[in-house]
Amino acid sequence: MARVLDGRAVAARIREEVAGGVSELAARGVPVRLDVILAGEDPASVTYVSNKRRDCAEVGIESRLHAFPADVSQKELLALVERLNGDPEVSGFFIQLPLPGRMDPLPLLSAIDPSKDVDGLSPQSAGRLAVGLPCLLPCTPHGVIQLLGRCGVELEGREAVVVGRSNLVGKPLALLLLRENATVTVCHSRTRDLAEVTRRAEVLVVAAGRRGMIGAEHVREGAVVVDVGIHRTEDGGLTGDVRQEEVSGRASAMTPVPGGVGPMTRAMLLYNTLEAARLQAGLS
Ligand SMILES: NC(=O)C1=CN([C@@H]2O[C@H](COP(=O)(O)OP(=O)(O)OC[C@H]3O[C@@H](n4cnc5c(N)ncnc54)[C@H](OP(=O)(O)O)[C@@H]3O)[C@@H](O)[C@H]2O)C=CC1
Ligand SMILES: Nc1nc(=O)c2c([nH]1)NC[C@@H]1CN(c3ccc(C(=O)N[C@@H](CCC(=O)O)C(=O)O)cc3)C=[N+]21
Repeated sequence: MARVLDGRAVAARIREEVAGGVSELAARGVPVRLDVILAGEDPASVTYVSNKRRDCAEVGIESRLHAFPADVSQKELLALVERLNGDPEVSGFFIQLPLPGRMDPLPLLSAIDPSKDVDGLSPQSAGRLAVGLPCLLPCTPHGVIQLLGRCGVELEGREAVVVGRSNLVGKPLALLLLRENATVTVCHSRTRDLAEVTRRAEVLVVAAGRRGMIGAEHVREGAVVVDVGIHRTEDGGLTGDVRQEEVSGRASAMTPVPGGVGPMTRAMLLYNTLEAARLQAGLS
């Protein structure tokens, strides 16, 4: 049976560390504040936002919500982004995605000051990551790297395969694995023989958004398997992209859903907000 990589426990430790950093800054008179932009009332987004704000409260980060109706104009959101960029009391902020309707997030993401970009999703942050400049890292990929590192999973020199190439997860994750000196392969929907490629992986990270798509036939004996996928089941539970029961017989370690990458994503948002506050204060 594969060892369980407990994201909930590691995330709790990171929240404690962040809480310590927040009180250090507070003692120097630097308050830490996260602003959240939410457009529309998509139930999943509303839940994510309220969870993130609860996390903030737990570690002593003040949070402010800027909620808009679904028909808000891009112009209005852009004006808010610019105001938050210039507001010295705001350590960092993010725009909850997806935006309602068919609104393109790119012009808004492009306007975010990279030193306040706690989601790490602006083209500037992505470009800085790609060329190896310091930047705030996207929360989910960074959470995966932190979870592996803190569970003692070696990456240097190892064969890593990522399934998925989104700007939110797969692409930045591939860059972070490279930075850890893994040998990285990225698969996507046009990959010809997925199982043939994923079976090479010593570390397999799955972020395809396809419920239960990865089974024992995709996994090398002894591999570490990270499941980023999240799907709501008929009975209201959560499940991932990996068929856990099946894969746990072949993998040496794996992340559960829930309790794996999801809590790490939220912890890294807090970490980034503290980091942004240090940057604003000239301490980082
Ligand atoms: N735990 C967490 O904190 C988070 C979880 N998620 C979850 O992770 C999953 C992925 O999210 P996200 O990256 O935003 O999703 P996207 O839909 O943006 O990207 C999915 C990627 O997977 C690839 N893909 C789809 N089907 C296959 C297939 N059959 N074989 C190989 N590759 C495939 C796509 O390829 P192509 O590019 O060719 O279309 C694409 O690159 C979702 O379930 C999402 O809910 C997301 C963010 C955070
Ligand atoms: N700009 C942007 N940034 C994101 O970070 C982002 C996004 N857009 N779009 C949607 C995805 C999804 N996502 C999750 C975060 C936490 C959990 C999480 O906490 N999951 C818990 C369970 C929570 C529950 O019970 O509902 C767990 O897996 O244990 C899940 C999913 C962030 N996303």
